[in-house]
Amino acid sequence: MELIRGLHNLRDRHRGCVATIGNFDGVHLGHRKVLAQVKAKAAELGLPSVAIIFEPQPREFFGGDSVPPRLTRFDEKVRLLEAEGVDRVLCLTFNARLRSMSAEAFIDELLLQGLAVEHFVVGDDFRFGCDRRGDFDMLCAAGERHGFSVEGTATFLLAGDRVSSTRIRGVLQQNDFDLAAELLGWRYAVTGRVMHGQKLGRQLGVPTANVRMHRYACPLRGVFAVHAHFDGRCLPGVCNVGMRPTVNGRQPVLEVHLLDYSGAELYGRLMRVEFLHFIREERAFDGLDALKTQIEADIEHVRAWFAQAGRD
Ligand SMILES: Cc1cc2nc3c(=O)[nH]c(=O)nc-3n(C[C@H](O)[C@H](O)[C@H](O)COP(=O)(O)O)c2cc1C
Ligand SMILES: Nc1ncnc2c1ncn2[C@@H]1O[C@H](COP(=O)(O)OP(=O)(O)OP(=O)(O)O)[C@@H](O)[C@H]1O
Repeated sequence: MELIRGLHNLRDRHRGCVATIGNFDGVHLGHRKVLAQVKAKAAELGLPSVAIIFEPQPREFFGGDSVPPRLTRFDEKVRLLEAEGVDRVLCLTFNARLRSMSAEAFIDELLLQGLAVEHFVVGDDFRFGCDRRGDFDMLCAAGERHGFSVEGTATFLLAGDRVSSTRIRGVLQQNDFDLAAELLGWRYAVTGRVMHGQKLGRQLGVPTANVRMHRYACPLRGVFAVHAHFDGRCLPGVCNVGMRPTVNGRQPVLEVHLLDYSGAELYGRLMRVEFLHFIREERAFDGLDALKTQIEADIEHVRAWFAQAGRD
């Protein structure tokens, strides 16, 4: 798979393809259906398949209170797109220039001059160009004029509703990790490097691995039973995602206490934390002793859960 960063990195050899466009956050089952449609047409025409994505995602660029948490960081998204067998990912930087590009320029610069698309697959609710003025009908009309075909995607439903990134964020916020895994096609996890924390964990008798999070990357808050993957191993653990109000934390932190781990130092390791079960909300405790008592109870709770779920 080839990753092309920005319109300016398109070359003549990139012209002629079957393409689709979207945020593709999570690369969920609905996205996979769309990608399968793209790949099928690409195979039929003997052309490469291209997924066009944005970084940051448009709502992240606009900012404000409504910025949704991410299901996948950029690198995870690209890895999942690659696993779906897409030949190329074109990542457009969503900035002031792209946001003010007219729908006509979007078609001309991106689809015609840049990619010379022969077939374009897109949801019929897709809007593009400045003030979202471009739509499916406009694409079809441009296709007729310039000789490319446009195909809508059939809405993919699961358990009665459309599969979407928004729905999956909601399902995760309700801590329904099994349904989220069904909709995503993979078990929701956060991956990051283990970094140095405040070193209070050891003082509490509960050492924790602090996993670096992308600033938009976690829709969850609270204490959970998790599987931690690192160095090819998978170990059960208890995880807290939150602000740590008891110790006046300033930004969200994800930290994992591995049950029964006495191995090597974890700093710098890449850790993938898979969420299995919600234990409780994070709370502000009246001092470290009360917090320590609660964390010990959480550990027992998680051990009991792993024992009954038969999952360790
Ligand atoms: C299982 C678990 C549950 C936790 N629950 C809370 C909580 O409810 N409230 C809170 O303020 N901090 C909570 N913490 C975070 C602790 O404050 C944190 O582990 C401690 O400050 C150590 O931080 P450090 O790793 O930066 O040294 C929890 C940590 C763990 C491992
Ligand atoms: N369930 C689905 N069935 C068919 N097409 C889908 C489905 N989900 C997304 N798509 C299509 O995949 C492309 C990329 O989708 P995008 O990531 O923008 O949407 P989404 O998952 O619905 O996200 P959001 O919840 O943020 O709207 C779009 O063309 C979109 O119409």
